[in-house]
Amino acid sequence: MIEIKDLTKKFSKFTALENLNLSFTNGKSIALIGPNGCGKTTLIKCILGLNVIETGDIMVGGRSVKEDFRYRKDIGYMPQIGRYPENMTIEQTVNMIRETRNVKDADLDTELLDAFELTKIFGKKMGNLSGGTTQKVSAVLAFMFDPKIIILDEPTAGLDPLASEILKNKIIKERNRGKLIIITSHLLSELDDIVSDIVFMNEGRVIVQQSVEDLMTEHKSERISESIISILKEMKK
Ligand SMILES: Nc1ncnc2c1ncn2[C@@H]1O[C@H](COP(=O)(O)OP(=O)(O)OP(=O)(O)O)[C@@H](O)[C@H]1O
Repeated sequence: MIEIKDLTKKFSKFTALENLNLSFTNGKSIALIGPNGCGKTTLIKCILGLNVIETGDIMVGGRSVKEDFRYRKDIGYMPQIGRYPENMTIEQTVNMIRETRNVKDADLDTELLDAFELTKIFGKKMGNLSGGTTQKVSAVLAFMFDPKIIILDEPTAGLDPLASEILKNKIIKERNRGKLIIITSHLLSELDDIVSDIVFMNEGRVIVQQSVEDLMTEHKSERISESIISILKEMKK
């Protein structure tokens, strides 16, 4: 579970996040959505401890992220753009990350590694991979340690339709196993099947936090995208 309490994040004088209060529970998959620059990645980085928090707090599993960095082992993170050592092969990269954790082979989740058939191209260097293949490696690493929380920043952006489907099915499966999944995406049509709740942000503030069910009922729509368009129209009035 993640609780965000009165979180404000400034970069010099610019306020990127303003007084955010949010609560994410296990077994949910949350879509973080909103226009470019509204603060989605900034919020994710605060949760991951990659941004320093000066005002407010974030509790992960009841512990403040400011106090104890060990909570990070409970989080799998797939960045928007993964950066890896260019001269290392896929195999060396996967093994290197494996060795940073003391996890038995039997406890590793290699389902995506197999589904993406990455072992067939294990010898390719990271620097020579296509954008989509690099995304696949990032997805494998995010799920590999069977973390309780999985954060995916624009996960399907560079993936082909088959790979997107594989990843979406994996997200649904892990959510059904009780994990907390947080996804940012601009591809709203992709979220319908996988998301249980949405958080809609604008200019560093939360405009809506709602279950998809309530969102649909309130806006008399059948798709997340239609509801978001209604919200945007209401905001302009
Ligand atoms: N390290 C930083 N220093 C200064 N400003 C920053 C920094 N990181 C983010 N910002 C600013 O904070 C705002 C929010 O950025 P953020 O990357 O969180 O947006 P986003 O919602 O993820 O956007 P996108 O949809 O384009 O990925 C932007 O105006 C951005 O320029």
